[in-house]
Amino acid sequence: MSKVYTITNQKGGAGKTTTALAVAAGLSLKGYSVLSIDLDAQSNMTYTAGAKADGATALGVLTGEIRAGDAIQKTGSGGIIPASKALAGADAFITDTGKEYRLKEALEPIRGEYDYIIIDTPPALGILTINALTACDSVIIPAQADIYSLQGIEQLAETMKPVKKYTNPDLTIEGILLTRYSPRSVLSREVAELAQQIAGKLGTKLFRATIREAVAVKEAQISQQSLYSYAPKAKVTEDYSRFIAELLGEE
Ligand SMILES: Nc1ncnc2c1ncn2[C@@H]1O[C@H](COP(=O)(O)OP(=O)(O)OP(=O)(O)O)[C@@H](O)[C@H]1O
Repeated sequence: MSKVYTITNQKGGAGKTTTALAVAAGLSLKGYSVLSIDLDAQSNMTYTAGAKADGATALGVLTGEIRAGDAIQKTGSGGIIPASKALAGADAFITDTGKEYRLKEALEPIRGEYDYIIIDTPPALGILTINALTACDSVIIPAQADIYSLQGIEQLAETMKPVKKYTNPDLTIEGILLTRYSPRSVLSREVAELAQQIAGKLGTKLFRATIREAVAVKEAQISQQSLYSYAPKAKVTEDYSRFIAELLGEE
């Protein structure tokens, strides 16, 4: 049975897509079968993975028009169910009873085919994020290493409360991952302390691994490659490898 991770933080630019892409690529390189799901209308994950957004997409899967298995495209890092701009209207399309369970139900027939399913979410707490939180086993919260980004995390925890109560009682938070982190700056260390406190309040942990700021991230995205193929030896890629090892309990 696969493990399903939702990468979320309602704050924009927290590193959700970058983290989702890197985790999918890193796990795939380790030999695991991985499915990525892009629920963000901006479709950055879909674009970087080199997938097409004009055929069967996540919106069709969520409305029940398309089976999840029929929406999967092959990428260098396993499979992806792509996003499309139309996902921006999801809150208006997905309104019927049981709307929170659409993704969970759609994934049931294919879950067994994957070791890991990685869901990238939009920077909002609407029906798409609720579907992701309902369908997953646990949540990874990337947070840009600054004070304002961290403050949003407590709001996310509030959103998770009703999800845990009504649609996914076993939902856990895997941890908070600091992104665009500069280990040498005093400010970053202060941010790490605050992140540690917030993690404690939420009953989760701050990952020991941190992801540094690096131009390779943007370059890889522009060239539609994963960090692992664009810059396999870059320090930021090593950061993600350290994070994945920690996530898998390998260190
Ligand atoms: N470690 C990093 N170093 C440098 N730039 C980064 C890093 N991580 C992310 N970025 C850049 O920051 C921007 C936001 O990152 P990303 O798209 O991963 O965040 P996001 O949380 O998914 O954003 P959104 O909420 O808009 O979907 C992107 O332009 C990305 O290239």
